[in-house]
Amino acid sequence: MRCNRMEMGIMVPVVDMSGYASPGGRAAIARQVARAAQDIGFFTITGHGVPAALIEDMRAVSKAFFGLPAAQKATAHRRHPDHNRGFFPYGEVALAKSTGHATPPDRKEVFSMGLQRPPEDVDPSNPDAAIHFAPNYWPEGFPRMQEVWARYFDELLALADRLMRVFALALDLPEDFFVKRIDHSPSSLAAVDYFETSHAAQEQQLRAGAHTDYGTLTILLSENKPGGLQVRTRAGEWIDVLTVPDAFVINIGDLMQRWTNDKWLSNLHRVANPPADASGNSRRLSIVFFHNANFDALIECIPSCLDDGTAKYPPILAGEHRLEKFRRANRVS
Ligand SMILES: O=C(O)CCC(=O)C(=O)O
Ligand SMILES: [Fe+2]
Repeated sequence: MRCNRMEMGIMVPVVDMSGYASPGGRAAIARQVARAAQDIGFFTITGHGVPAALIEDMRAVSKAFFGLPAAQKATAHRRHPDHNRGFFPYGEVALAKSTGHATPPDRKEVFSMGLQRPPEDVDPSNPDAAIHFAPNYWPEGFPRMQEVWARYFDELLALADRLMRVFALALDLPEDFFVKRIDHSPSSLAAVDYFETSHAAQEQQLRAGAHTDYGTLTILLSENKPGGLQVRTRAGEWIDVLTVPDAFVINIGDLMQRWTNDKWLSNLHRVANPPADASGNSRRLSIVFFHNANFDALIECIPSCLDDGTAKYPPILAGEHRLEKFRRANRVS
């Protein structure tokens, strides 16, 4: 594992997953992940098995989407305020609101998708389930997007399953501990366009306000551009997180922090504004897979994490946590 301080920021620990197929390889990966999850809640993975050509296709088609005329993007606008689906134009997301901080909107546009159809063991007439498994919305006249996104979604869901097995090992649990808690999860995939703008940022306005992610883990594919990802250290300092081409940045989400009674860190992070002199070189595309637990999974302290016998959080349903956070951050104002 490497952890280098570099001029522009830090490399969070880099974990090579290429040994995943063997039990010994998984155990070695788990040891590195356990340390990173406790220290900073972020790490980078290489050797993850997602084909480079698919990553390239995903970047290209997502970039092309954001380049479509506004009226065409609007054909995919979400049709219900609780749906984490479709196009969110500038003005409709302020991630800091999910933590209770009222800020102006994030300086970005977002497109989001979820599972193509509800999982087989979920009754779609159950309203608690239906809200998490709404149909996807796609832009008119741009059919290629759906095909590439569906392939990428499937690959990333499979990668998240592998990571959740590693997480179980890292917590000294049976390797399949999380399997029945994530087998019909409302995970989602988003592309984020941090566009360039001549409008000055308002007070407390960032590309993405400080927040934690709501689910189990997040798999980020991004690029090093001025105005990038920053994470807050345990000492309270904001540091730039650099990405490695074709590697993913993984961060721990709220559910893992609750499951582990704060042993693992769902860390605050944000996306900074680019400096004015970076104009022309600061447009940044992020592709973010938000993995979640089953909407009806009860998240309560894992017994092995109950060090002094006290659980710091009351049990919570994963779906309720997701919906509450989503409603706060994505209110149309
Ligand atoms: O774009 C990034 O680097 C991070 C985005 C993020 O944290 C989020 O959308 O939750
Ligand atoms: Fe995030």
